Amino acid sequence: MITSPPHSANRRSEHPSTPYVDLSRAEWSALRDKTPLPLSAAEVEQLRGLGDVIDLDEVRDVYLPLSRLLNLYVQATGELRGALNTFLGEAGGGQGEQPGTPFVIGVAGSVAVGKSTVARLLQAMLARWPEHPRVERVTTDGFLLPMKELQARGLMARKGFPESYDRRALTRFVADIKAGKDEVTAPVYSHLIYDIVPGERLTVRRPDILIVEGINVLQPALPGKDGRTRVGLADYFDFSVYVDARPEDIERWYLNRFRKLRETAFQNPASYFRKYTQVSEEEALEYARTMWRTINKPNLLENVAPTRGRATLVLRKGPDHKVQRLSLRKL
Ligand SMILES: Nc1ncnc2c1ncn2[C@@H]1O[C@H](COP(=O)(O)OP(=O)(O)O)[C@@H](O)[C@H]1O
Ligand SMILES: CC(C)(COP(=O)(O)O)[C@@H](O)C(=O)NCCC(=O)O
Repeated sequence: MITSPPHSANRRSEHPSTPYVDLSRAEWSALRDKTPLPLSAAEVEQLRGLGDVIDLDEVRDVYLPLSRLLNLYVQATGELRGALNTFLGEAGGGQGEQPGTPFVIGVAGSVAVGKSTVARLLQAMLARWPEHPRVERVTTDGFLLPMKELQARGLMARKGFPESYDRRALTRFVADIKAGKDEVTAPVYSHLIYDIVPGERLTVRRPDILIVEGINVLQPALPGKDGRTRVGLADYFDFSVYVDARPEDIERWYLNRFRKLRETAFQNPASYFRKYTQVSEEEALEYARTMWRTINKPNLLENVAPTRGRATLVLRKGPDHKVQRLSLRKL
């Protein structure tokens, strides 16, 4: 966990030994009163329509102030861009005015910690701000190696580990977005077939904000074959969020999600996991437990959790998914 001084549960602490400002939920949620764009009843209804199980107090207390914080960062980046253009103009180097590039937000954390839910909510809430109505979201699973390739490399039990992705293509994707390209495409992963969808691409067309969500987004690049250090995708982030919780809680959420999927999406005859609808719930859950203990938990401990200290903001959830503490990078 991010180091915090003792007895700081209800008091904002700016401890010199950590680069974070630590805030309790109560301190953070008080900021919602200073948010100039409160949620109307109709918008609350619309957010409910996202199909997430999220508690609406959580939306108001945690995600509304967070959307304001991000709105401030986006605006400040625009001001910095203006200063940079003045500088480049004065330098007279022929570079001319640099048009804006999308503001890129990374959302990291374990499998089943709630990244997609956070990212979907942020997408909907950030789009309400007049300064940045076009918000798009991509997940890094599109950059997993196709199943055939994972099988050939003996990586089927390492899905989600850094070596199971085409990290170069992923980094190139984010680099192209930050280069300001008009159109950038990404492959698409399907949880239904448990594989990359052949021939399908997702297109991103210069949104105001792009949210990039995935377990490994804060990981430094793997060294190349020549052993040299490379640029990683997080080098292109303007802001990043790490969603944190106790592994025991995440395991429970993972199993609950598996149980729900078994009753819904797995029933589809095309589902890779259909076989788990044909056995008893206990047998199916035993399989999910094995997946957690042998793949997702080791990946969390070895590769995901160590990247927490790279995030701009850490959201620490309690056993009920509610955010209990927040740590925000000092500037
Ligand atoms: N704020 C929340 N409140 C209640 N349940 C949640 C919340 N966030 C996520 N969940 C549930 O936890 C599980 C994992 O969340 P999900 O967003 O799918 O995780 P991830 O994208 O990190 O794998 C899902 O079953 C989801 O419905
Ligand atoms: C697809 C994932 C690797 C996560 O992808 P992400 O979008 O975070 O890059 C993960 O959800 C997954 O399927 N893991 C394999 C083990 C399992 O099925 O739980």
